[in-house]
Amino acid sequence: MGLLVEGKWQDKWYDTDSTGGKFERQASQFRSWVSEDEDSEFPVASGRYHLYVSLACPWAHRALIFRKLKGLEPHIDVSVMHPEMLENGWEFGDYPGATGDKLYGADYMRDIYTRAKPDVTTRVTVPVLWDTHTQQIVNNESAEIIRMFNSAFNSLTGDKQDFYPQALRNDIEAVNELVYHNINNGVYKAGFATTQQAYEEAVSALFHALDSLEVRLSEQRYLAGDTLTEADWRLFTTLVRFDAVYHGHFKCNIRRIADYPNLYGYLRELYQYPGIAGTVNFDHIKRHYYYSHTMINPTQVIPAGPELGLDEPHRRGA
Ligand SMILES: N[C@@H](CCC(=O)N[C@@H](CS)C(=O)NCC(=O)O)C(=O)O
Repeated sequence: MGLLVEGKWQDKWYDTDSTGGKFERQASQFRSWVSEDEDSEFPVASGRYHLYVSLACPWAHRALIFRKLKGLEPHIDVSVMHPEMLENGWEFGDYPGATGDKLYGADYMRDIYTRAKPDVTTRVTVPVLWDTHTQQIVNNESAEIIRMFNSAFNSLTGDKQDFYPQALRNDIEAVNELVYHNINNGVYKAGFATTQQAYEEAVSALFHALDSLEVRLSEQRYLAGDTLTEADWRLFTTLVRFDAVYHGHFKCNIRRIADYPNLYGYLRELYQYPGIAGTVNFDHIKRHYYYSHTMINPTQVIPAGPELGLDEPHRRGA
């Protein structure tokens, strides 16, 4: 794993020395928007935009879920990384479920970033929403890509489902804040911490947040009430990975999701939502985490379990 500095690749792990052992995520830097305005830089069009993802990555998974839910599959094609991410960062390559770079046949994801901006300084992350016309990165921030998918292409797809409805926006933003800092990014803060104290702070905030959501989901069906929203899909991609990788590999092991009756039923309901199970690939998930983070798992041995039971009845209707 590394980063691009003025367009040159440097194989460096996250620097936690300067932050007391804490993992600090950097902000994504490509933040443009696809728009219904025909004169805009990135106007809505079928076949023009391309999504680069890893099936292992919870942030990319959000984008894949919204592409599925919003009927965007015929309009936005996808290239899927090889799950192993080592000294060259994200790579394309032969692996079941990976596709190679469908647009340019590149070897590495960093080649896509430098194609857009030859002297770019950035971490090379997925997801990336790419514009094939201008050969630019439209956006590499999943929180924004899913908002775009939620509404910007509605005229093309005719799909009016809204996972970010006006009336619930304040509630959604509030729960997103809690979930992002303590859970989505919280598992990374625990897993990538390089001091005992940084780890303990992260793991305690994580389970505090999970405990509070367990209570909330005993009173209401979804995070923002009885309507399924983006807040639920943002939590889902972390929950579905939790018992398989975060519990063991990232040492988030105070409890499993399977130990929380409401969170576990909720996870099963979302997993069983039409089209969603097909976006979940546990082989890529386990292989990516256990094989790529050699400072955490130097043997690169991938565990066999756990058995998850995500197809069991969820009974959330009751
Ligand atoms: N804020 C970004 C984060 C994306 C992200 O960190 N993706 C990970 C994969 S799970 C990645 O590509 N990491 C490579 C790196 O940091 O060098 C988003 O939500 O889109």
